[in-house]
Order: sequence, then structure tokens, then C-alpha cells
Amino acid sequence: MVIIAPSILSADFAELQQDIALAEKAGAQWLHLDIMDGHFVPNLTIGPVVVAAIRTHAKLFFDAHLMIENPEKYLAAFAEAGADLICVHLETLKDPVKVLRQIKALGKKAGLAVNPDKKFADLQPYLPELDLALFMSVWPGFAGQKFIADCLPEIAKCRAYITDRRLPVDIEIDGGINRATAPAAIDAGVNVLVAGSAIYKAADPSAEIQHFISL
Ligand SMILES: O=C(CO)[C@H](O)[C@H](O)COP(=O)(O)O
Ligand SMILES: [Fe+2]
Repeated sequence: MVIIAPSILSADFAELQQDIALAEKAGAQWLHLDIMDGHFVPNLTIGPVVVAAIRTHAKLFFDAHLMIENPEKYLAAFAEAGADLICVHLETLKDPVKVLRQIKALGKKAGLAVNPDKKFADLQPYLPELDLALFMSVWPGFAGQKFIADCLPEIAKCRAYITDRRLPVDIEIDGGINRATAPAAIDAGVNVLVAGSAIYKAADPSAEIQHFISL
């Protein structure tokens, strides 16, 4: 069963409550929150204040994707704001194990994201610490980019490794996911699909969510 995580980066920020309610009603299980700092990525989005505000209106599992430098400084703030899973980028970490354990110590699920140039081998040492491995299928920073397929063979290696060892780790893909690209991602072994523009820029966002759920 595939989990769909609509990314509110492509939602209408003036109507966030409505766009989140739409995702919940359509049957999405997770909500993907793209946190950008203008340093690790060349874009700025939302912080803990907005996460806390929307938390009061949604029961969805909050999947916080931190595209920020020094993420360890902000873990407690995102935990308090109501994130259920906090995903940090390998590229931003000096001591990944320490940071992943800090996330767990806050009572949250821990995710580790890698950019499209990374291999499964870069992420593999951290799997015992993880609840989720996130393979980026675009360069982080913006919604609406074209899918980069380089991560698919790495996802397949990750799925085989996790299955062999029965590790309780979700595999998520993020970037350029739509009706055309989602099947290859699922074939490679992902069980969590992030989709922003494919959902919120569609004529019927609920139908898109229901399509992804049916895959
Ligand atoms: O992390 C992200 C960008 O850095 C977003 O989650 C991602 O790009 C979703 O948007 P889309 O589905 O439109 O590609
Ligand atoms: Fe994201």
C-alpha cells in the first residue's frame, strides 16, 4: 500500500487550511512540509510558526523535509510545532548519527534525505538509525521540476537491502512525481510518494490524490 504525501509547497498559501482539508478528505495519509532556509537551497518557505498553525487544523501525519543548514538547531522547534517525522539532509550533517538520535530523543520519527547525485551506499550506514530514507528525484529548492530518474537504481538497492534484513524503514521519493513517473518509483521500491504540483496544480486535486492511492 503506497502512502501519498501531498506537498503544500504547491498549495495556495492564502488558503492553506482549505488545501490541507482537501488532502485529508481525499484520503492522503501524510502531509509533506518543505522547509527551506535560503542557504542550503536558494529558496525560503515556512518555519515552525506555520507548522504549528496548520497542526491545529489537520490530523494528517506531518512529514517535515528540512532543507536547511545546521538542522540540529531547529529540531526541537519543529518537534514542538507538531512534526511527526523530521527528515534532514545528509549533505547538511557533520555527525548524522548524532542528529538522527536527537530526532528520536524528541519522540519523533527520523528521516534522512539524499540529493540526486548520491548513491545507496552513501545512505546505507545510517539505515539502523532511520525510520525513513528519502531519495530526491529533483535538486531540492523548488516545486514543479522535471523528474530525475538517477535515483531509481539506488532505490532498488535500498529496497532489496531493507527487505533482506527486515528493517522497518520507509522509502520516500520527492520531486517531479506525477501519473507518468510514479509507477517507475513504485516498481523501484518506494512506499511513500511526495507530490506537489501534480496534485495542487491539477484541475481536480482530490482525483489526483485518489489516483496515487490506487497505485
Ligand atoms: O522538496 C521539494 C523540493 O525541494 C518538494 O517536496 C518537491 O519538489 C515537491 O514538488 P513537486 O512534486 O512539484 O516536484
Ligand atoms: Fe520535499
